[in-house]
Amino acid sequence: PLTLDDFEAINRCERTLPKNFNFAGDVLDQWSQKEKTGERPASPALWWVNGKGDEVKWSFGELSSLSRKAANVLTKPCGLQRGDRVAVILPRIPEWWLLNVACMRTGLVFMPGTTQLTAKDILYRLRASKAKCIVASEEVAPAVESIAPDCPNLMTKLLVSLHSRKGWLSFQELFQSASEEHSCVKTGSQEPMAIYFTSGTTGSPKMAQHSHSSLGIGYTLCGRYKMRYLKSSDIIWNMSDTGWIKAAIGSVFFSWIRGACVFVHQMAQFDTDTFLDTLTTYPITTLCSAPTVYRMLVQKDLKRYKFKKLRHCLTGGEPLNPEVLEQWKAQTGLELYEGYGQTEVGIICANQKGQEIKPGSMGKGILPYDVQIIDENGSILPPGKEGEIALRLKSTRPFCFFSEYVDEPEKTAATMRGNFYVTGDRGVMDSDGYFWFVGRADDVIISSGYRIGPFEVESALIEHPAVIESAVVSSPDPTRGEVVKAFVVLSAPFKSSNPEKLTLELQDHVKKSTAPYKYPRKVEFVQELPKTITGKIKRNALRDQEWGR
Ligand SMILES: Nc1ncnc2c1ncn2[C@@H]1O[C@H](COP(=O)(O)OP(=O)(O)OP(=O)(O)O)[C@@H](O)[C@H]1O
Repeated sequence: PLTLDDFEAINRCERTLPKNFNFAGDVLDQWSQKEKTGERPASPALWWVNGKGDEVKWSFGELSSLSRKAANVLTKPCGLQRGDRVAVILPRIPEWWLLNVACMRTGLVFMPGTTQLTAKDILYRLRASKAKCIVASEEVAPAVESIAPDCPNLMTKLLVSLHSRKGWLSFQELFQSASEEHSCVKTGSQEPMAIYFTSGTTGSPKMAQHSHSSLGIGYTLCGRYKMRYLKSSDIIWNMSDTGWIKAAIGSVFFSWIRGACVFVHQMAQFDTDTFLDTLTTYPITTLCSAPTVYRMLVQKDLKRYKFKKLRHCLTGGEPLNPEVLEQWKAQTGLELYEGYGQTEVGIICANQKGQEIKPGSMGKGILPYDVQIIDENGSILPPGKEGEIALRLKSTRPFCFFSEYVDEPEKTAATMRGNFYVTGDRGVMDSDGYFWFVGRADDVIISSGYRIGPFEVESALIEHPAVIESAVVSSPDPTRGEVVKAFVVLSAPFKSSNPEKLTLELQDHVKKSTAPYKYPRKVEFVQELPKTITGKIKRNALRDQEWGR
């Protein structure tokens, strides 16, 4: 069998990809063997709690046998066949991990979705993907029933619940009687394994298709460099919702390829007290969470909490303001390592082990990627010049890439410019090779001929004690064409301040903290910012509102 060293060499592109690869058979079942021989510490593979006293701890051995049973449920009573697409809309419950592994074992294409999806969102996903089966929890079942008649390809509805429901097969019942005997399908390395819908920050979500190797092997090095040598004795808590690729990356692939324990708290909604209690109660060593979470946490007096074992903190998915990084470090003594990536290509830049962290930067390009800043003709720009963040595709496409946007060849082709894959984000590389995020290409504001990235203005605003978070967008202006407008959420002590006075104070603050032409000429105080269900700020919604679109 292939070892971790082999996977790292393949990820570095020093070894060719094997013809066949299956994460369940080639990685998880190997850890299960190592447990038997005592080569892995006796910590669980999955450790799940719900804050109500319930707890599940599965070893790799248990994960293997239980996922074989789940595989038999999918193929036998559900009648699914290799290559069929299965939509899985479940909260953070252990069955999500079982079904994910069961899909790998059977060669089914796993398509997760968050339980926050509405009936309309689910309809869009089922129709676009032609899914044969939907697995859902009770809270989602009514929405599924309301749209199922409009999904001609949908054959099976599988319910994960202690209760039965008319029109649905019961996972629990079928699972009880399913056999543990199942032989893992010998999937091709580049055979489709999963489809992830993008966040939909800029339009309808796209279906990014990944292969068994792109996810299964493509994150081996990430665990080494970004995660400071994540080990089999580590316990990692990745807070991403089960609907997003970040849940797969952090709570399945880069953790389990290194044999680490995945910790899960079934928090329905983020709550700072539960969050902090969890870190003080459980021996979690590694934490991954969105910048929004850290922005909320630094509002608390974190010095009062003693985290049990925490040593490594990660973030990504959105820009992290340097102020938040510094406050987190001052209050907890821990560094915050930011990564940058996309559903399509995974993590491509990160603050990595052994590299100095430059606050506000996304770190350096991560192996095996060659990250560059390019212009509109696909030419590489020198350090210090702003352009589009792109990945060079050498002679072949890296196997870690998504295979395509399903059924959208034009959109897939539009991601290419010459030898590069373009991310659609603008940034700058400095002379040390660190990348600095400017904004999504569409979010950049052009005022009186100056280009202004929203992130820099937002980071200047958050330095002011009145600001919890903000969104900076363009707004129409008769003389300048467009100007910078900031939507600001105020911290409690400033909520009753005089708005005109505070506006002037914030404008003054930005003029001092960054180049004065970037200051927001318009400021609006709001209770909250519009966000995607992943928690990302929807600047395009605010921009459309400003422009009356
Ligand atoms: N560390 C980071 N700093 C700044 N932006 C980030 C960071 N990490 C991710 N992003 C942003 O998130 C994007 C990737 O997010 P995702 O794959 O969820 O899709 P989306 O772009 O939000 O959705 P859609 O493509 O449907 O609009 C990146 O292109 C970038 O704009």
